Amino acid sequence: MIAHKCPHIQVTIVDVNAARIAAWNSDNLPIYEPGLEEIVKARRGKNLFFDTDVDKAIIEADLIFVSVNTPTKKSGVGAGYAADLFYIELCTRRIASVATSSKIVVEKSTVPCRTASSMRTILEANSRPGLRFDILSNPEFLAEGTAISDLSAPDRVLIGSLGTPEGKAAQAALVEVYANWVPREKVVTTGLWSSELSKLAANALLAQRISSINALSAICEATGADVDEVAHAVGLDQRIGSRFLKASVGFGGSCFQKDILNLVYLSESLHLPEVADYWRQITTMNEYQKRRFSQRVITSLFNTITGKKIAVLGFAFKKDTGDTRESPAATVCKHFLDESAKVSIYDPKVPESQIWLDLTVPGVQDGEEQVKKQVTICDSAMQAALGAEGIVVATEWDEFKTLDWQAVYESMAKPAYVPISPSLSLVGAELTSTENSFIFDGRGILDADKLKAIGFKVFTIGRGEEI
Ligand SMILES: NC(=O)c1ccc[n+]([C@@H]2O[C@H](COP(=O)([O-])OP(=O)(O)OC[C@H]3O[C@@H](n4cnc5c(N)ncnc54)[C@H](O)[C@@H]3O)[C@@H](O)[C@H]2O)c1
Ligand SMILES: O=c1ccn([C@@H]2O[C@H](COP(=O)(O)OP(=O)(O)O[C@H]3O[C@H](CO)[C@@H](O)[C@H](O)[C@H]3O)[C@@H](O)[C@H]2O)c(=O)[nH]1
Repeated sequence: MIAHKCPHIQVTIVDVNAARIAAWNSDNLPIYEPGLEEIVKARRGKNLFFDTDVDKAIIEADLIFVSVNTPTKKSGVGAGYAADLFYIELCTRRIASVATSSKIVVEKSTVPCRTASSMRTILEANSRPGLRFDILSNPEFLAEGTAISDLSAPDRVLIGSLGTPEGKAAQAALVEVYANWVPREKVVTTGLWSSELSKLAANALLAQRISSINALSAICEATGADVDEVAHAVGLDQRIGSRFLKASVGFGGSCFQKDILNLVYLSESLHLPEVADYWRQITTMNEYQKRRFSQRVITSLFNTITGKKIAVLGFAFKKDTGDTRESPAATVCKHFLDESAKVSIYDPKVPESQIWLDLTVPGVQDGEEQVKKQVTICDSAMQAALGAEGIVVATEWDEFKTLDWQAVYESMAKPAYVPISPSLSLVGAELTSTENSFIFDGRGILDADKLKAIGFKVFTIGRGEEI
């Protein structure tokens, strides 16, 4: 976006992953994001460059955005919760050892509160004498799928700095960059620690809304209320607002879970166990929602899905992205595989190789073979649905709304079931069989009445109708 909006600024993106840089320099960009390709193609080779020469880029830059990954730690102190700052530290040490002139170093990655302080210590202790490093915190608030519009017209840009004259001067320099396209009143300046914490806070509050509406969706299903009606009614209160209240099969994405767990760890480190428990509950509810949804599919299909074919529409964690990190679709597929179902998967943007990666455990050969026996990856929703007994909508891709559902219905299996109740004595009982194709709408995007008119049995997340 800087390259797009500021032709006078040269932007060089460097990464240690050579394959990714090669992809950025090719016709097949490594990520799908609406509107991104046009911008990259327009600026590449002019004021936008992709390179693996990290040192050269450090030496030449006046301002460096550190935007590396900060995943949840897998081992050691804080494993499962704390952010792994290994890549941040590696980058910072590289800047310190290579830089030959003073720099503004901008923390763009999402990091725990006070990370800037560690970065400053590393830079000051390891760099050439006489160089200055001013650290700024400039968290990123874009959401995937809408990244270009979020970056073009952000709700706000947040820039934190130390309160020293040098810190303020560095902050002003970055404000100038954003001022090329963002109205000044939307560029918010704060202290460093407030800026770092605001990023974790924003994600925790957003995810909290989803877990809240998902908790309500369970009550709706049990009572006959409709979660969309509830969300609409409460969202009209301006203090609550209508956005981010869409009940779903659970939230996914690389950020929410990681950043909430990071906040939980921070709270625990600060000896605030009640605060930690409060935030942890958001992810607990999210796990519950995914499990609850899968369980609903199983109970509706007469308590067993062994050997049954289930079509899963959508594998990305949300529409308009090919990203599958923490995708609820993947979790739900794994639940079905554990129950020995056959699963056919279709997603318009997720590469087939990524789906295999997400469903198999690296190094477990038997597991991989078993998954390949149970899973088919399809080129269309229609193909996935062929012969399936149930369809699960796991991602809210627009194309699912306009499928030819009549044709889908006709292509599905309709085995005659005899519902079995454990308490029912079968001797002499009058047995009724049903012939059904099921749809489980985990995103609440389909017109349930139309589908029912075709003949489907429909379950929509957060709607308490019997199916
Ligand atoms: N993805 C998002 O939508 C989003 C939004 C807001 C904030 N963030 C934050 O931005 C950060 C990056 O997220 P991401 O999704 O882009 O992660 P990512 O894993 O997709 O990309 C990080 C890149 O950094 C590279 N890298 C790692 N160490 C390096 C080093 N020492 N030198 C050069 N390159 C190095 C990796 O090779 C990788 O390509 C995280 O802190 C994340 O929380 C992400
Ligand atoms: O009402 C809603 C809104 C979202 N979701 C789900 O929540 C997840 C996250 O969606 P979203 O927040 O739109 O995408 P992300 O790319 O994960 O963006 C979040 O995480 C980024 C990384 O930190 C932040 O920059 C963004 O501000 C923040 O929205 C997805 O699975 C969505 O399907 C719902 O279930 N219901």
